[in-house]
Amino acid sequence: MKSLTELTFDNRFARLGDAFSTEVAPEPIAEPRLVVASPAAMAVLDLDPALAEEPVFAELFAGHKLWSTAAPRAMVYSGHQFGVYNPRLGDGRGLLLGEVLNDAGEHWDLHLKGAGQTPYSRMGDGRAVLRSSIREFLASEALHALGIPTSRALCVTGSSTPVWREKQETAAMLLRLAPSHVRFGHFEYFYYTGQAEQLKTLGEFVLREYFPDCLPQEQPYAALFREVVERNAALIAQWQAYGFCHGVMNTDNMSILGITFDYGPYAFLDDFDARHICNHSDDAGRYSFSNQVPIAHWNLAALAQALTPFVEADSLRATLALFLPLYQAHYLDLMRRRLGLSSAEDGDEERVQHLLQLMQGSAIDYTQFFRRLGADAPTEALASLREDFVDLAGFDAWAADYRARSARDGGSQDERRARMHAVNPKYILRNYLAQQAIEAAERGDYGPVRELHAVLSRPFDEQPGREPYAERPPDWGKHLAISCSS
Ligand SMILES: Nc1ncnc2c1ncn2[C@@H]1O[C@H](COP(=O)(O)OP(=O)(O)OP(=O)(O)O)[C@@H](O)[C@H]1O
Repeated sequence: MKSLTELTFDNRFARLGDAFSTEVAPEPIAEPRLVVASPAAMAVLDLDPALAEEPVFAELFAGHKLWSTAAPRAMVYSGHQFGVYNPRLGDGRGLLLGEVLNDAGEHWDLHLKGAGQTPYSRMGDGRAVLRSSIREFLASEALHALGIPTSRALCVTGSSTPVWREKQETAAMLLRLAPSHVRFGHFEYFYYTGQAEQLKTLGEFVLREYFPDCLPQEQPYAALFREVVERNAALIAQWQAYGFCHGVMNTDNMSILGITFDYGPYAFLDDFDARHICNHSDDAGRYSFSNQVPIAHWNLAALAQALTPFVEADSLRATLALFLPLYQAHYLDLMRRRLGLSSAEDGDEERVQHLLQLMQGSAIDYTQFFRRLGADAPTEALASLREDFVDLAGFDAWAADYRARSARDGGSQDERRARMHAVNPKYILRNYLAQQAIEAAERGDYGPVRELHAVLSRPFDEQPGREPYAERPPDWGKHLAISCSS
């Protein structure tokens, strides 16, 4: 375990120079206080969780102090937002503080979100409010605990600095960790500005530092694109299988590493609804739950365009065509596991689709359904779940088929329960739970956000006494409009 001063920085991205990022010092927020820290994320940096309670911790992550070997910089990038190219993005309120080299030899970007204005702030104030910082913190660590690739969150620091959104709020900072902050939008920026040399430098950097296995291949950039397609197919399959709606899948929010990135008006589904739109600015439903699959493909096509200087269009097109079948294979595999099936059979895809249609028609809680399906032997579990369905004939037909399918799959009920509980979480980050924790934090009570984070760090475990966290939302929490101004 290290002390805070012992972190070793090796700032590879900063060394790429001024074409890629601009040196900017963080602008501190007033009277910093620790809201919540993630012991699991601290372990990534080999830090003892107890350090979070030291005053210097909040000072560091509120911009008051900085390691002498850090190199805070705002990155430049662009990207497609809601399908339209925006040439002027970049870190408008976040700074890459530097890259920490941990004891395992891994590099981790330290990114301070809400660190003040930068050359890319446009009309913005460079700040992040407490509400959105808590939302990103909770989601990053909750997805990680579910086994979904994501950026991580070390801590949220609150302050007394006023910030104006729809109403007066207070500024906070989130310390985000990720092996890289390179987005699809980084490639698009250098491609669309015609900076061929810089595009090559970026590509070589990404290959060397993050995708070294692609380098020795005959066509390293073609191999890189294939890898990005594969990782995204696996990632989106996890989102769909676990009911995660990202809400703002712009290409500047797509990580080159294929990890979940930038948490805005996201939501986990409560009742299953393929049409769910969690972003209230998204009238057309471009980023609705079921659209995430074609949109990921669209975003990969946007990245492919920026790679045309390196790879033949035909090759890029052929790789892009792999996305959907790869996604479908991953998704079906995950859904089989969620249904407790350890083997594959023809007809499984239809079984899953039929179930989802029934769930949609009866507004069935997506998380509870699978947890309860695994809790008992199929006959008993199905009998208790049946009560919630409106289309009883439809459910009975599905259930009879599922019972027979489970019997063919074999294994004891104990094995089945253990297998299913290991993939079907009891606890997910429901929007209403986040909202309750945020409202308490805004009153200065950080207990609820810390407790919720602790619950979500063990989503698959039974946690006696914490059952209320697994409940469906109360009426007020069913259709929360999460503000997009963050
Ligand atoms: N309050 C703000 N001040 C300045 N720039 C902002 C502000 N809020 C958002 N931006 C900028 O607007 C663009 C789109 O914002 P978006 O919400 O996707 O990113 P973000 O959440 O700020 O950051 P990240 O993508 O790093 O998580 C980005 O360039 C972002 O830096």
